[in-house]
Amino acid sequence: MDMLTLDYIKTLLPTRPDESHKMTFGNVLNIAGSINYRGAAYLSSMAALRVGAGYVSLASSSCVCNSITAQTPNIVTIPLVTQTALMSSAITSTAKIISKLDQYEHTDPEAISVDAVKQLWVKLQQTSVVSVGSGLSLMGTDDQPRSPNEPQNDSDPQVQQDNLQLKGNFDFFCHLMKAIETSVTKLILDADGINFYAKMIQSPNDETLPSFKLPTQSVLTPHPKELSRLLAVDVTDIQQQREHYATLAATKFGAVVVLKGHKTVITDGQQTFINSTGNSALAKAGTGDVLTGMIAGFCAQGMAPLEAACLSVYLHGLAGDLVSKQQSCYSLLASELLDYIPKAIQLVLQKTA
Ligand SMILES: NC(=O)C1=CN([C@@H]2O[C@H](COP(=O)(O)OP(=O)(O)OC[C@H]3O[C@@H](n4cnc5c(N)ncnc54)[C@H](O)[C@@H]3O)[C@@H](O)[C@H]2O)[C@@H](O)CC1
Ligand SMILES: Nc1ncnc2c1ncn2[C@@H]1O[C@H](COP(=O)(O)OP(=O)(O)O)[C@@H](O)[C@H]1O
Repeated sequence: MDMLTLDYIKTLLPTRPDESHKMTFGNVLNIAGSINYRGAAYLSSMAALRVGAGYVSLASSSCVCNSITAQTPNIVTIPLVTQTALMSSAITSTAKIISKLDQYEHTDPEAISVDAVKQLWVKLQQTSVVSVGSGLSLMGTDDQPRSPNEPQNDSDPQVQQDNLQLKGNFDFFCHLMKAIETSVTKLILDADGINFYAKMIQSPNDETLPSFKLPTQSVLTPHPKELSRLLAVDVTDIQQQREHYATLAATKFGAVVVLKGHKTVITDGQQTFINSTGNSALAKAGTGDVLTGMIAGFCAQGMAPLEAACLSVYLHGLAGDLVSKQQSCYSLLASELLDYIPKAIQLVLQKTA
């Protein structure tokens, strides 16, 4: 186990040759966001650009893409066909309306259609790095209010698995992951992408859950609760033995695991690093989406997943430390963290000189 040091981080920053163009610095395809989580799509895409990726495309529903384009001209968007759009083009009679509404009764009207995978097919062949999951709604979590009579057995990880309901973009995600399995080498899987993977791993005999393999160079970015789902281990146990469980997961899933939180653990199962930057300012909604985008952005610049994850986690924490120095650890917004990434990079570069 090694603490991440500035000296080591200095050696990781990718070089920027003068003889270059945008594609020299990589191409990220970010599949993120949904009707309630448009911000996650913005934060993850912008973070990939902020760490130096040359080209970032966001693939999401039209409502998400339109919101992002209204906020920034920097992200190329790929609006994906939704179930609602397909429904309206398919409906020609009242009888059809009733049968279609019945079919889609339990789905999110803005959910992306499985047909969208065809839209992405060529792009998947051309892209070196794909990030999936930030704000992409696939599951209902187990945090629904319960009646006072219901047993409060949160400590049983099996119950946590059972309470995760598939919803929203689940069908699209399953087809997407099958396509990614055959065409993508570097994948960063976040948020509900991890929750779905956990459900798949924990229910190997469930035929309603299509299975997929992670690409050879994958990064999983769980927070402790997501790791507790992946391993079916209580979240308290995870927090007591963070390195142990992160390493176990990395070995079991053949991926780099970034176990987020105070002193984030980064491991590929053989080498393990502990982060030395960051503070409670980062405990704010959306900062994890920023981290996912950073890892994707560095992977796109040719970095190996373990090094890209170490560099991203360190700089993300350093950006949080710079914010804290300037405005205390109370007020950070995830969107402001994006503006501190350049300052964190500059600090590392200055130390190099
Ligand atoms: N502006 C936006 O659009 C944002 C979108 N986000 C997206 O929203 C989706 C769901 O995020 P949520 O924040 O609802 O769900 P989370 O999975 O982050 O949190 C669900 C529950 O997990 C537990 N948990 C979370 N972090 C933990 C930790 N470090 N230790 C122990 N338990 C922990 C808590 O009980 C929490 O209520 C994700 O796809 C995410 O990417 C969020 O990142 C917030 C901002
Ligand atoms: N107290 C803390 N100290 C250091 N880093 C923290 C702290 N709290 C949260 N973080 C960092 O902030 C990010 C939060 O990510 P996550 O839990 O996925 O939130 P969200 O889903 O809202 O983006 C992670 O990178 C985590 O390591």
